[in-house]
Formats: sequence, structure tokens, C-alpha cells
Amino acid sequence: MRLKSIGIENFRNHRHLEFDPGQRITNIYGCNGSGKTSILEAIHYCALTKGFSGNSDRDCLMFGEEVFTIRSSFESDQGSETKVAVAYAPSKEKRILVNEQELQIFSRHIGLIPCVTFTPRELVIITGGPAERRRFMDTAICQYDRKYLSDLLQYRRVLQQRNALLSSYGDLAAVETSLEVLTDQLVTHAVEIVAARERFISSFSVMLDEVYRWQPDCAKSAITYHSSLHHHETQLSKKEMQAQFSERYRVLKKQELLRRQTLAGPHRDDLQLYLNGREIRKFASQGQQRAFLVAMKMTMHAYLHEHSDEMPVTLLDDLFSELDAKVSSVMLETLSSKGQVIITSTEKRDGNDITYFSIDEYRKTSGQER
Ligand SMILES: Nc1ncnc2c1ncn2[C@@H]1O[C@H](COP(=O)(O)OP(=O)(O)OP(=O)(O)O)[C@@H](O)[C@H]1O
Repeated sequence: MRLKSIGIENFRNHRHLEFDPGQRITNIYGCNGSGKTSILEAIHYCALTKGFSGNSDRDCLMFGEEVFTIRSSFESDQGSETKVAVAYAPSKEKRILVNEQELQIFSRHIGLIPCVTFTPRELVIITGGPAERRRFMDTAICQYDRKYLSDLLQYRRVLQQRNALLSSYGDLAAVETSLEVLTDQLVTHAVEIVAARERFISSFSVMLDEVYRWQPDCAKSAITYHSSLHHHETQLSKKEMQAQFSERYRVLKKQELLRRQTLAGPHRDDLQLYLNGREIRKFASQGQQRAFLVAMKMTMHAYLHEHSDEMPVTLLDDLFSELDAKVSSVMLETLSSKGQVIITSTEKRDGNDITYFSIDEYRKTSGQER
């Protein structure tokens, strides 16, 4: 998949911007705060229906404006065109149109335009809490497994209902009956989610180790998945999982009623990341942590390509400021040999076959100087 063109109105600091990236590497450059990340954010909206920095739709609306719009055109690896338009106004729901057809369910769009990002902020995948690692895993799986996204959404809905029930002050017998029904539903979705995560991580970890090998330290890398519902080295069948998870909730019931929340499940799971058998978060240097993140992203690119028919679009934000020259150029070369890469930097980067886009020049020529 490749982005052919994008047009942005009233999105963050861009009142109006038109941009046609190249086939391979495109370098968007400009001074700090000129709006480089904002362009990647807009591309991410078209691919995955929201931005990557955690900002809400409202945060992305230009201050003082009433509506932002993004119009884009993508070309698939087979040559067909997909047009994606996004419009948001606080007074209305966000609207997304794919080939002029309004999307009723945004989740159906996920996976159509595979996308991998790398931003310095994402180092929290390694150094931050479990939620960051779950997001990494979920973003990857959702892009090739439609069923997973639907299980995840349903799991979240049931979890919310279950937590509301646990924190309600209803009659205990009535609460227990409803709890049983909701627990059964929760277990059904949890089994699907945990099974998909286990499958993903076991093959992702093998691929990651191969990808990491070009790093100067040649360390052995691994990722393992830790489910809060079961601790088994060997993979269980779904039926076995179903029985185990139900039993786990039965044991936890008293505690859950006391603490008024669901204490185990995919929303509490985590990944553990290792270099040479030691946990990265605790023992690796900052440089090794960054290199590991690079390897994870490169693996995600390869993984998504293997599991969907399309080559992912890669968005690299501020890569050069965070990584040493060798690591960043290997990443850029490897990814751009396998698809389109759009990269931001404060200075124009030297290199062959690069399409350049200067935000400052664009502003001058379009009469939007700051
Ligand atoms: N809703 C908004 N309306 C107007 N401006 C905004 C909005 N949200 C953010 N901005 C501003 O947009 C500008 C561009 O931010 P962006 O992160 O895209 O810049 P950047 O070129 O990537 O900067 P850096 O090189 O420092 O990372 C910032 O000055 C930011 O304050």
C-alpha cells in the first residue's frame, strides 16, 4: 500500500496543506513545531481511523476552528485506488468515507491500510507500563485479524458492564446471578484474545530474534506473553482455556466483590522483553532499548506484510534525533526496500532516491508563512 496524496484542512497547526509523497522514501523536514508530526498524524487517521500520539479528535482540531478534514488517496500493491476522507467537528460524530461510502463501523477499516509507526515517544513500549505493551500487541494483531478486533471490542464492553455490576450496591444474590452470566461472556472473548495473542507472540518472537541479529551487540532477543488468567508454558486448547479461565474467576470472585473490579483478564496481561535472557526494562542500556524498539517495529513491518497482502506504509517520526546513525540508516534502508517510508526530520537528509517536502517552503509558496 502506498499513500499517493493527502490534503489537510484545519488539522492541528495546518490550515491547508497538500502533499504528494514519493514511492519510496519521503523526507518531510522543517523546524521544530512546524507541523511534521501533524502530517504523519493525519496519515495515521486515514489508515487506522485515529492519530498515533494519543491525542483525541478534538485535540487535533485547529484552535478556534469548527471542523477538520483529511482527504487521501492510497494505491494498493496491485494498483487499485482507495480514497479515504475523514471529517470531524465537535458538534457531530467523526465521519470516515472510504471510496465515497460512509463507514458505519470504523473498526471495519482497520487492516485495509496496514501501517507501522516509529516515534521516540513509543519507547514507553519498553520502559512504560503493561498498557503500552498491550497496545503494541493489539495494534499489530488488529491489522491482520478482523475477528480479534471484534473480540477485543466485545470484551471491553462486557468488562465495563461487569465492573459496573461489581461496583454496584445491588442485592448480593441478584449481583451474583448477573455476574455469572457476564463472567461466561467475558471468558468466551478472553479465550479468543489470549489464544490470538499467544499465537502472535510465539511467531513474532522468533522473527524478532532474526531481525535483532544485525545489531552490533548480537544479543539474543525474546518476547514472552503473560496472561493474568493462566500460567502455562505449553499452549492449551481453547476448551482447556475456557475451563481454566472460568475456574480462575470462580477463585477470584470473593476478592472481586470486595475490590469491586475485574481483577484478571486480557486487560491485565503483559509482555516481557528479554535480551540475552535478561529483562530489557531493568538491565539494558538506553541505546539497547532503542535498538530493541527499532527491531520490534521492523519485525512488525515484516509480520504485517506476511499476514496481509499489502506492504505496510511506514511513518518514522524524528528517527534520526533518537538513534545512532548506523541503526537509523539500517532501519530506513531495510524498510524502504519493502515499501513506502515517510520520515520527518528538522534538517534535510542526504540520500538517494528521496522525495523531499519542506514545510517552511510550502508555507511560503502557499502564502501561509508563520
Ligand atoms: N489543535 C491545534 N491547533 C493548532 N495548533 C496545534 C494544535 N495542536 C498542536 N498544535 C501545534 O502544532 C505545532 C506542530 O506540532 P508538531 O508536533 O506537528 O510539530 P513538529 O514539526 O513535529 O515539531 P518537532 O520537530 O518539535 O517534533 C506545535 O506548535 C503545536 O503546538
